[in-house]
Amino acid sequence: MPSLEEELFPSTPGKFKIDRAHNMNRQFNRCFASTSTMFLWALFLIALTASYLSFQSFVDSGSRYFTASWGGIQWEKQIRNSAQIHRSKGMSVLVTGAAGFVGSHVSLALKKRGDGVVGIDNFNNYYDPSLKKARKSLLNNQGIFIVEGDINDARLIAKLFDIVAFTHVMHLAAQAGVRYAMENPHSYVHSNIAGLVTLLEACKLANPQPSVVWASSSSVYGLNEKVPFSESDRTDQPASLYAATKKAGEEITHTYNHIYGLSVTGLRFFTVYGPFGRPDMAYFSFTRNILQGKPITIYRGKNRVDLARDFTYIDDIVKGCVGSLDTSGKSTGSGGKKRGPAPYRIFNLGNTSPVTVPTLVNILERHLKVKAKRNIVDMPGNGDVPFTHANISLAQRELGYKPTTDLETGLKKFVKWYLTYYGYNRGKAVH
Ligand SMILES: O=C(O)[C@H]1O[C@H](OP(=O)(O)OP(=O)(O)OC[C@H]2O[C@@H](n3ccc(=O)[nH]c3=O)[C@H](O)[C@@H]2O)[C@H](O)[C@@H](O)[C@H]1O
Repeated sequence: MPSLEEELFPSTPGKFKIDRAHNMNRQFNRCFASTSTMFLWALFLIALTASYLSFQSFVDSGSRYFTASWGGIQWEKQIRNSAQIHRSKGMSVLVTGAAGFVGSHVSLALKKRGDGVVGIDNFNNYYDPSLKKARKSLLNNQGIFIVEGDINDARLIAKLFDIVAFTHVMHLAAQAGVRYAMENPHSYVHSNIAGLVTLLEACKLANPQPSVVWASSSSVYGLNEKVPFSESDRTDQPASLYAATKKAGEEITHTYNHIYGLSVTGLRFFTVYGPFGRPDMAYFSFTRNILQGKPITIYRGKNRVDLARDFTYIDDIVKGCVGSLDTSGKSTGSGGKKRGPAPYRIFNLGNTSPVTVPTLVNILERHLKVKAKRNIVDMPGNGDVPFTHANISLAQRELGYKPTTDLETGLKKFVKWYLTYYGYNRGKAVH
């Protein structure tokens, strides 16, 4: 006589189905032949129902977790609190990339003066996410809530605009890095183009429409040789996919300004550096390697000419961002319809005094009190440009932008932060 298990789970596939009617009949006669068998059957059915119910609740909680990691009354309350304005004529700003380098600094500056700030960040692992989490804690301590989500999530962005009538969007979420674009080109399209369009679609439909200030890049000047770089110079010769996506962003935002009346300000940042900076950037990775006694690779341009950058300190960039928000002017559209012309602006935010990469290393050596092991190589064809140099007269005139921190002073502050953050001051480095 076959066991119960054998009857329920026949070893030959298909057999169970074919013999079903016959088996059921046999089972019925056999199983209900005695009360003890009936009792066993009842027990078995109760156990089966109980395990089915608990499995269902497991599946339910799982799907809630995977399909909606945002939402709920408490979540909405945190967003409303974070967006509260605490000064007269203040603004409520949605900051994308709020756990990023520039995003975290700008968020803190806005909150400090009484503006409402809600952040959004996808906490991706392009670089150490623990640094992003540390920035998030800093912001949380100041009452800024960061939504964990992607700007490509149209439902999420629409929901945020449902909850808060943002007056401004400070769009800083992006796939950054010039050379990484050769390794992972699609991440640039995903964040800098698709993500930008998703965000602009939400802005266009919002009522009232917010004013948008966003991060373009000095890299859009590409192979431009006219110095210093002015906003009116040509930007149609990008040297990297990163630059091309930022240039595309300038064109895309222009169409949203033109068709839907969105107020748009694009900021061309020039190699921003400072505390809580990006570990993928040269000044940061050089510092790490110098302290660990590892060699650093310094690229050199054509004819042995040193590469140079208009390195710009984070506090100066923050002033430029806040100045842009303050002067942005209103969007004119509503419900996706343009009601009149709106401002469309582009500004360079640089330092106006380029410094060569070997000089940057000299300054780091001095502040770190450690000699670098320099490995000088010819610049590979990886998207780099030989130099950058900003003409900032437009930003000076329109935003009151005036950088005040030179590279020497800025790197001193960076090194101080770095040694503290990574535990060198406690005699124990943590990375
Ligand atoms: O203003 C911008 O639009 C961009 O600025 C920044 O790009 P870059 O100016 O290229 O900064 P960064 O990588 O720090 O390299 C600095 C210098 O060190 C040289 N460099 C770099 C690495 C290395 O190993 N060796 C080296 O010599 C390198 O050749 C270069 O000359 C942002 O990363 C970018 O996201 C974007 O915002």
